[in-house]
Amino acid sequence: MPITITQAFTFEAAHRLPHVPETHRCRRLHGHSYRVELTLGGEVDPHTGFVVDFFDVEAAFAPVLATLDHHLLNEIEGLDNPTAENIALWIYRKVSPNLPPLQAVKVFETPMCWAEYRA
Ligand SMILES: Nc1nc2c(c(=O)[nH]1)N=C([C@H](O)[C@H](O)COP(=O)(O)OP(=O)(O)OP(=O)(O)O)CN2
Ligand SMILES: [Zn+2]
Repeated sequence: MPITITQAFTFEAAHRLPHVPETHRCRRLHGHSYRVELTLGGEVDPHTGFVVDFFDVEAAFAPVLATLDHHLLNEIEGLDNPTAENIALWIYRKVSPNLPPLQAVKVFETPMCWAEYRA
């Protein structure tokens, strides 16, 4: 029976949104405490009881997290317009080759606002 697992991570970063109107406050440089949720799906291994070991998810995401944490997101290749939507898609593209059961990436800018990319 297929089941999903989700692991959450946080990072701090600055950004500005270059394509919003000049009067929009998010055009100015500001920061967020981002939360990322990675959801993976698959069959439960009958021996381990895991879909994927959370430690393996952590290891696969670590280099991507290091690229984001305490950086200006606009300076990262592919993130010149770092909306929550674009960050979610960017993370999926970076992580999924090393973590094929990845099904969805959620990026929270605040506890109340997030974007989700589902493969
Ligand atoms: N669809 C999207 N809309 C907006 C995005 C986005 O990524 N996708 N991003 C922003 C800005 O990044 C903005 O900084 C949002 O954060 P913030 O102003 O901090 O959020 P709140 O308005 O909820 O915070 P309060 O200060 O508590 O009101 C805007 N839109
Ligand atoms: Zn913002």
